[in-house]
Amino acid sequence: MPVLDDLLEKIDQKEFVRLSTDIRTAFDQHQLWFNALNLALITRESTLSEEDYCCCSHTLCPLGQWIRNTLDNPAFQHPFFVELDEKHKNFHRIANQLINNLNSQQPVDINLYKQLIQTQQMLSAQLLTLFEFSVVTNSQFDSITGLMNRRSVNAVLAYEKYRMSRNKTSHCCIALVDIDHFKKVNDIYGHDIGDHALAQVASVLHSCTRQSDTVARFGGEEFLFVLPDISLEGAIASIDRVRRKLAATPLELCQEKITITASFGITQLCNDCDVEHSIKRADEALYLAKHMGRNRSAYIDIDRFSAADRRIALGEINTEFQTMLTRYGTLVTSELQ
Ligand SMILES: Nc1nc2c(ncn2[C@@H]2O[C@H](COP(=O)(O)OP(=O)(O)OP(=O)(O)O)[C@@H](O)[C@H]2O)c(=O)[nH]1
Repeated sequence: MPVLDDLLEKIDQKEFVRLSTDIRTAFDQHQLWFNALNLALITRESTLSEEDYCCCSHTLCPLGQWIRNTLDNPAFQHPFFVELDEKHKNFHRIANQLINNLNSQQPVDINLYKQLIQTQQMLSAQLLTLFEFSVVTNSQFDSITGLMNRRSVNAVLAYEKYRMSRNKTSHCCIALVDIDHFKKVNDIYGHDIGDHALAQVASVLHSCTRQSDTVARFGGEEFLFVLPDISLEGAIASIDRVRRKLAATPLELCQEKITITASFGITQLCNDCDVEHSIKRADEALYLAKHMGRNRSAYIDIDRFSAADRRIALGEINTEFQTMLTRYGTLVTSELQ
């Protein structure tokens, strides 16, 4: 859907969450009006009820109202919706001419009727495209934070892994993020406010990303950064900037300003292990960051392991990775505050 892809770039993904339900409801009512009109034209009797007459113009029809409300939102001032608005106006203009003919006992103008059917078909096709787009979009993004969800970020990771396998010089780092003591936020303010906090944290994390980076909601209070074409050193510096920014940005919850921090585990994606193992390594690094006091980043540099231990770190040998990390403490350096 290339027409709509540029729409997605401009619009906050959360805007799409409501869209699919709204389109359905508005279009159902428009469709009922179209059916009633067809029946009246076929039977040559004005079977239109008073309720039907509530839909008899662009401004009264719920679909017209929905299109105008959508266009009022600056985010949706896009040629796609302007075109939809024009089509819908045209539909009701033609429909009203046919009703006038019917009411004045004139024969149905077949050409006009064909135009009505065509306009209705074009409207349906355009709305179906929008509906599909919004359903697909909703399934790719998390409704609380507006960030990509786990399924979508898995696709990003698979793509990065594929890119690395095609071009041995390209690389990619990942960072797993877990909010510190988030249970307390829920306990103090309740789950709904906890959701607001998640959304605000997500917004801070998102504001720190480069265009080529991705940050996704990975689980409950966990997020995942995917940082293509950056060295591990670069990723450590970049993620530590994110950590500092979050700690320095007070969030507004219930008219109170609170500070939320997070811990970060960083590692590389690598060609000789699958994505799952890299995530596991990021999780181990995150565990270290938590263990060392939270609000810090830790990393595991896979390139610094010996060949034998690299096989353990890559998950090829089922040995307790944590034990090995303790042994190799110097290879797993934590960035202190
Ligand atoms: N409001 C809200 N809370 C969530 C959501 N998903 C997970 N949580 C909460 O996140 C909290 C995670 O708590 P814990 O795993 O104990 O960790 P923590 O309190 O963050 O402590 P540390 O991670 O050890 O620093 C739990 O209270 C979950 O209920 C969500 O979608 N919304």
